[in-house]
Amino acid sequence: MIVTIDGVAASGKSSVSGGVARALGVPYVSSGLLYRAATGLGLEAAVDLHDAPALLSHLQSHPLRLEPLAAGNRVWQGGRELTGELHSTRVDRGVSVVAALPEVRAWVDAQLRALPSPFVAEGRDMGTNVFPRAGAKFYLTASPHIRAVRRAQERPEDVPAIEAALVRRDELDRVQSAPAPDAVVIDTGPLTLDGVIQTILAQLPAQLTSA
Ligand SMILES: Nc1ncnc2c1ncn2[C@@H]1O[C@H](COP(=O)(O)OP(=O)(O)O)[C@@H](O)[C@H]1O
Ligand SMILES: Nc1ccn([C@@H]2O[C@H](COP(=O)(O)OP(=O)(O)O)[C@@H](O)[C@H]2O)c(=O)n1
Repeated sequence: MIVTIDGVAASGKSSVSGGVARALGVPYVSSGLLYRAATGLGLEAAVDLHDAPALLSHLQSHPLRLEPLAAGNRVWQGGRELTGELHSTRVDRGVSVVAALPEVRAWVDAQLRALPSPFVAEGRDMGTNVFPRAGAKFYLTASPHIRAVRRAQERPEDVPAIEAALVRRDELDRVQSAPAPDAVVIDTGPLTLDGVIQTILAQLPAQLTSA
């Protein structure tokens, strides 16, 4: 059983996926964390983030491992945990360039498809490209301002700067961010985090919640 939760930046995907996954007793899988880890490694090694062959060769010689826990995803490069450094403004700025490289997308997709189900998968193209046959699909939205106010609790910049960066990243991510035609779209703006989680749980087919 796979449930996909896609959506724009800071729409609530990780927090909601964690809540839904915990309620179902399964892990959730953060695809964005793999794109962030690829970006973090590239920045650390001073690889040109537009240079797909150089980045891919660096990723192949420094393999990453995603640990998809319900309590929060972690990512490792060998015995070194990278998770804590990846939700920075620096990685936010570079990640959409890396995510636009078809070679990197194929590298991420292969890792995700190799994970044992059941799980909740969150990102941009989980319901369209990576798991088109998922048992249930959701797509989260909220206005840029609401998302910026939420993200301001997690970044040092002020709300207008965060909002501008989110709008820019939405635009750079637009190609891979179209909702699946069969996804339920949820505007999380007027809802609490728990409200979004309950809305999703209420719409899951019975065979998924009892699986
Ligand atoms: N419905 C909601 N109401 C209020 N705050 C929320 C809601 N959903 C998420 N948040 C908060 O917004 C921030 C961004 O959520 P996050 O799950 O990281 O989004 P994403 O994974 O889409 O980037 C977090 O601080 C989270 O706690
Ligand atoms: N399935 C996915 C997930 C993330 N991404 C890329 O990875 C970046 C970081 O994703 P994320 O989900 O960690 O970011 P937030 O939405 O949490 O800010 C996005 O801005 C996209 O560029 C993607 O292209 N496809």
